[in-house]
Amino acid sequence: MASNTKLPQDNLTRRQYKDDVYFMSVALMFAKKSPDPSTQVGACIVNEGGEIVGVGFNKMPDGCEGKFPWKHDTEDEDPLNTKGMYVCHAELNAIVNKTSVDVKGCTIYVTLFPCNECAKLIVQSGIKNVVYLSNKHKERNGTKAAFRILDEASTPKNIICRQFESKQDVRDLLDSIDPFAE
Ligand SMILES: Nc1nc(=O)n([C@H]2C[C@H](O)[C@@H](COP(=O)(O)O)O2)cc1CO
Repeated sequence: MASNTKLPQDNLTRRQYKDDVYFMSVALMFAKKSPDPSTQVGACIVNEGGEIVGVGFNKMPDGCEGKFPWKHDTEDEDPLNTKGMYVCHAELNAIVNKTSVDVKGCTIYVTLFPCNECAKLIVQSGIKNVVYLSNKHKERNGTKAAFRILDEASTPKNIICRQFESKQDVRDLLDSIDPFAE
């Protein structure tokens, strides 16, 4: 991105904006590892020094791969036959996979807005910034509750939650990668 290009989000510094593009690209790449046939989600946690300290994608619990259904709750009236009961969300996996002692003060980049369970986990783990890409489930109660949790938690603890608005820059970054360049 040229240095005189207007930032899509005016309140971000150029450095923050470039970091957003890089780390959301990492989250998107990890989303590609998800075995969920309908929705692949990726998350990338970055510490205050700009280092990646955790990545994750949505998957069944370790050892349970292939043992639980990927069916959506609209496909079976028994919730025990649907993925929602079993799947570990990308944010949970990124937090439990952390390579640092804790994730206090970190930023989580996630390709889909967190659910209420992950919002609780994010708040309790001390993560300070949430940057999300899609909000395709905004009508769900879990998403609405997550908004409330992150909003209320922002007052005493200063959690900042914002949507990533630079999709074309991610495409440009990924397209520019030539693994065989000399
Ligand atoms: N923030 C999130 N992180 C996630 O990892 N997930 C996972 C749970 C499911 O595997 C999938 C959502 O499936 P669907 O309802 O769009 O078919 O994404 C879902 C959300 C949003 O609730």
